[in-house]
Amino acid sequence: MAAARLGCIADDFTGASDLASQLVSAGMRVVQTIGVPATPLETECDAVVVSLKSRTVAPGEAVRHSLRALEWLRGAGCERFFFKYCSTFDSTPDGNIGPVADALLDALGEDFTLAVPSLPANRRTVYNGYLFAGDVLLNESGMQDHPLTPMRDAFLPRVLQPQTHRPVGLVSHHALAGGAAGVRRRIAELRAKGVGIAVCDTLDHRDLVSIAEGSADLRLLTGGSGLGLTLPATFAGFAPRGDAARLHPVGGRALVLAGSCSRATLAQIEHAKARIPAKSVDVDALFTEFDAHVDELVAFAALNAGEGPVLIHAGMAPERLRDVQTRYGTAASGERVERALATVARRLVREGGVRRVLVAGGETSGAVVEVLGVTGLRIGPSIDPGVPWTQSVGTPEPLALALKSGNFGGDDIMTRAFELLP
Ligand SMILES: Nc1ncnc2c1ncn2[C@@H]1O[C@H](COP(=O)(O)OP(=O)(O)OP(=O)(O)O)[C@@H](O)[C@H]1O
Ligand SMILES: O=C(O)[C@@H](O)C(=O)CO
Repeated sequence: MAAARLGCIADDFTGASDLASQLVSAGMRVVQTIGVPATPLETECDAVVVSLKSRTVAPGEAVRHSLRALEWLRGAGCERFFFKYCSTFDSTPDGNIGPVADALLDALGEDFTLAVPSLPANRRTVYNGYLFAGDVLLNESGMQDHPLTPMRDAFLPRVLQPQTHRPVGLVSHHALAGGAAGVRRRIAELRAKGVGIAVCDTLDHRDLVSIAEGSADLRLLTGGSGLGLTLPATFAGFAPRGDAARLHPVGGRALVLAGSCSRATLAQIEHAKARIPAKSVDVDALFTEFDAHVDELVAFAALNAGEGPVLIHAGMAPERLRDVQTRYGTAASGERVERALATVARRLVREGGVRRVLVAGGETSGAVVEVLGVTGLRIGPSIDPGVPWTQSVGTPEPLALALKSGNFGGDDIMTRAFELLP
């Protein structure tokens, strides 16, 4: 049986490949699994990222899946663990960040962890406990209108406290000014006061180095993918590998499925619509004649298939989205859109020669990879920070897949991504 050293549990699929991509950039060989594998780890690697779809399910279910993932990772020989959630701290007052962190700490017999959502490369930073996305506070960034986890408060200790039974504290930039030693001192202080989870300020990559070094004796860390760049160097004897991102080429037709309503994805849809064949999902039709509408989307993609990608998109601006959600319900409309996009993917891969797929949105990506029967992903080169090309494991033929977090990527990613493939 193969073994790994770092075991990661990600609460959505795009977040998992984001983290995997950062670990690969830091020279780790990484395997990403879809769900908790039924068999032991088969490939020799440095880190495993188990992708769950646990961000928006009921807290009890998220805890159950996360604990199963932990058990499997311990069986794979992992010594340290990382719980990956969104760099915009996507959660509700019930969870699932707090409940999962609590359960993992309990299962490991540990009493303290850090919450480090920051990802400076994508301008997610934390100052005095307040999370910024770009130049603005989280609650002014568009995330206040997120369809499933609207984020209306940027002060993370206050967001996290109702989700956990452990007292929440802060490792502020004052502690970080002292580098790794400052982080260690602050952790000792907070532990002595009975704090169980501390949110960390982070302004830049240097802070991520200090946090990783200063917390190297913690068995569990939690946060965004930023730490993925600095964690590997804290493993004794670790030597970065130059060939960590190598993939075999995959030929075939190209498809973009956009199920995210995030600002970056909406801008990317506009950019792509002007350049490639594109069709929007009609949510009303999904409630009146689901199968017929899916047939229509599949026929459009098949008819317009050529050298470049075809785009099928559901994402819409907040006012229109609110209207849809009022009429059909948030969960029901989200589920229908996910099912429609996943069915389009399955049919076009089976019948339409599609082999290269970019999916926008974490929940959407989860639905798509499940329906395609993907059991794992090999992580390849990065398209934009946090968005790697990957190659599927478990499908009848290998597929090139890019699972893009809603707010990641440049405006042109839906076309440029395919130019990067051999
Ligand atoms: N037009 C629409 N009407 C109703 N729901 C929609 C519509 N378009 C998208 N959705 C739903 O919104 C949700 C978007 O979540 P998803 O995780 O895919 O994107 P995201 O949150 O922007 O991405 P990430 O989690 O990577 O940040 C999905 O459940 C999707 O089905
Ligand atoms: O951390 C992020 O922003 C992403 O990896 C993500 O999880 C979005 O779903």
